[in-house]
Amino acid sequence: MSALEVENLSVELGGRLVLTGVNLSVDKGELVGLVGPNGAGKTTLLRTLMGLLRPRDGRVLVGDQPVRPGRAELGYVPQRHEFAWDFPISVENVVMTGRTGKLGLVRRPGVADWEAVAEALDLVRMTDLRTRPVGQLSGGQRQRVLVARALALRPPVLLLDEPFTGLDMPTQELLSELFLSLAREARAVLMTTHDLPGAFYTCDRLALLNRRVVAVGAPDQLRDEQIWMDTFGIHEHSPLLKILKAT
Ligand SMILES: Nc1ncnc2c1ncn2[C@@H]1O[C@H](COP(=O)(O)OP(=O)(O)OP(=O)(O)O)[C@@H](O)[C@H]1O
Repeated sequence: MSALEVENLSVELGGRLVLTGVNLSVDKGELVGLVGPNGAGKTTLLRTLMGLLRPRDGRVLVGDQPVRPGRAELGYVPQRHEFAWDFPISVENVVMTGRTGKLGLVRRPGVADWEAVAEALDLVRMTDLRTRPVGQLSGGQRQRVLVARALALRPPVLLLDEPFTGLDMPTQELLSELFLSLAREARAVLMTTHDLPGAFYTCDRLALLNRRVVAVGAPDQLRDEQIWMDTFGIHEHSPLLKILKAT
């Protein structure tokens, strides 16, 4: 049994079929990269996995159970621009919403909650900035807050939407090493990214999406240039193909 199982999923948005017949599984222990051109349906897939969108057909199983919105087993890191950064709230209180919000409880956080928040902040190296209002953070620091928020409930499945966009190299490295080590601690991690060389280098498997799953496999099994040319609409002399070959 996979930690996350997507079966024959189709999703319609605004009367258009955005995803069709998507099958994908992510096992405990692996980091899977979801790649594809703009508009391929990557974010739509993650939002459907979270139970935020209702599929037209097919189903999503998390640990053998159908997905429901707000399931504690799923940690979600949305794209940075989707979060209301102007809200006057500190770093540690945003991370705490990853616990209290998910549990749907109106209650004062307890010792175990603060311990989990401290652990999550430590994992993303944000302990020193824990009392800082989130509106005062840089893009890379904001990204780390969103990751910590998703980790606060220690979910077995982690979904990440373009976590590397706009990050400098050290922050990218910090996060990609963190995602890999979280996967190795028996979590299932699915991450969308436009950093194809990075995905080739870091991910255990890649799923190439373009409304449907075009190809899926270990990076070494996806060296067929034609797949990339067809899916991204690039030509045979594209620098991207050279980079992928060299990775
Ligand atoms: N609310 C919506 N109503 C109608 N169509 C939508 C809606 N949201 C997204 N779409 C369409 O669904 C398709 C998939 O969008 P999605 O954001 O999932 O793609 P993506 O692969 O994440 O793209 P990108 O790499 O640009 O972030 C696009 O054609 C988009 O225009």
